[in-house]
Amino acid sequence: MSAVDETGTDRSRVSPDTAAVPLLSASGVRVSFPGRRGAAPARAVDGVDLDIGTGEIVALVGESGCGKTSLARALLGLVRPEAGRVSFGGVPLGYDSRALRAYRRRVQLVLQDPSGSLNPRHTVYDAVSEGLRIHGYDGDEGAAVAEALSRAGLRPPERFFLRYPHELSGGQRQRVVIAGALVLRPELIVADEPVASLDASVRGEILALLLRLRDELGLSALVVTHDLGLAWNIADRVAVMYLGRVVETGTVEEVLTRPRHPYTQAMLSVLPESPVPPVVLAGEPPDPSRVPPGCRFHPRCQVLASGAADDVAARCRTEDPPVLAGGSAGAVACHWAARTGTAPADGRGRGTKGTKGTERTAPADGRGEDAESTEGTDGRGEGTDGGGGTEVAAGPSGA
Ligand SMILES: Nc1ncnc2c1ncn2[C@@H]1O[C@H](COP(=O)(O)OP(=O)(O)OP(=O)(O)O)[C@@H](O)[C@H]1O
Repeated sequence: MSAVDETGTDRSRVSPDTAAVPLLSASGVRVSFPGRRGAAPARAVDGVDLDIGTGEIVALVGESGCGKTSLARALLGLVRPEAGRVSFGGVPLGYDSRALRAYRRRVQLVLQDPSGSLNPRHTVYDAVSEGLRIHGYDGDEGAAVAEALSRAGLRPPERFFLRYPHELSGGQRQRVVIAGALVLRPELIVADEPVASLDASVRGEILALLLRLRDELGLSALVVTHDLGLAWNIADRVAVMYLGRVVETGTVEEVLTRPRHPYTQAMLSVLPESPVPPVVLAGEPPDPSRVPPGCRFHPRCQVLASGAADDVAARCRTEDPPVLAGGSAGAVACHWAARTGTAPADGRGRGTKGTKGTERTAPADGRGEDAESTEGTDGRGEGTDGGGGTEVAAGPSGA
């Protein structure tokens, strides 16, 4: 049997993943959109393997248009991949309405804009209980709503039941959205730019909340973001996407302090505290309806342009690097980086990150998670979380 899969990739060259069965797994996933006016289809997701383990937080990063949202939608079962498959707990997703309904209890989406995702005419109780009603929950609805609000740091929860979105702060609205996802007791959440619309002072608190939910509930998360600072602060593992593919993956420390792919290096070089000069990528912005042959990054690759990759240049121009395995092992889809095997010794590292997980250091404004949640709309300090203590460090982008 041929080892070349439907993406044209020689799978025999992909290192096997020996880890336990991941909670959520994409394998060879492809999603494309019809081209406009006779143009070639846009290959938004062009053969991606990605695993998320139980209790693991994976950040999917990359510039706008690289396919993050399309991949997330495929993982959520909102779009059926045209090739490859998505599995949950080792079982491939079913796409009939009953199977999808059951799946959506277990995997919940948290959208980025709490103002946009909350109906201004619905109370907090309505917003959080909606999922229970959709799924025909037959338990104690009020108790479930109260528990979800409490878990999301809005305490005492009953004080929030009859409030409307406009009566809440931005951070409290985001907590209501998170409570709406938690109420169905999912095993995994997909958070699309979860703090992008929030003030810097509130961002750390929401990130700390997500970390605490992981620690307390064993909740897994895929965080979709173009913000490397967010990835740094929240994720265990990072997958960097470029033009429909994951081009580098590994632990946060590996990828953000010792980036191996020239694209990751370029992204990190433009952060304010980068120790290396910013890399301005040449060439056209990537177009998923015109994926270059060979390595899809090669027309813009600063390493190839510099001559430093001359010995592999022919392969860069003609040979598509293998699809990276979705598991936890660090990997890079780059002929030059795979050959050198290590990060370049030119000071591109970002410095040391410090301790991971719940021991991350305080946010830049010195406030813990409790600070924002005490911000009641009437100054009485409703919503005191009381469960804080998980703090978040300023990351590579100063998040
Ligand atoms: N419904 C659609 N119809 C046609 N093309 C689409 C559609 N949705 C996405 N695309 C294209 O697919 C590619 C990937 O888009 P996607 O939204 O997945 O990227 P992204 O990395 O999430 O970007 P952003 O951060 O801006 O949301 C883009 O070129 C986009 O124009």
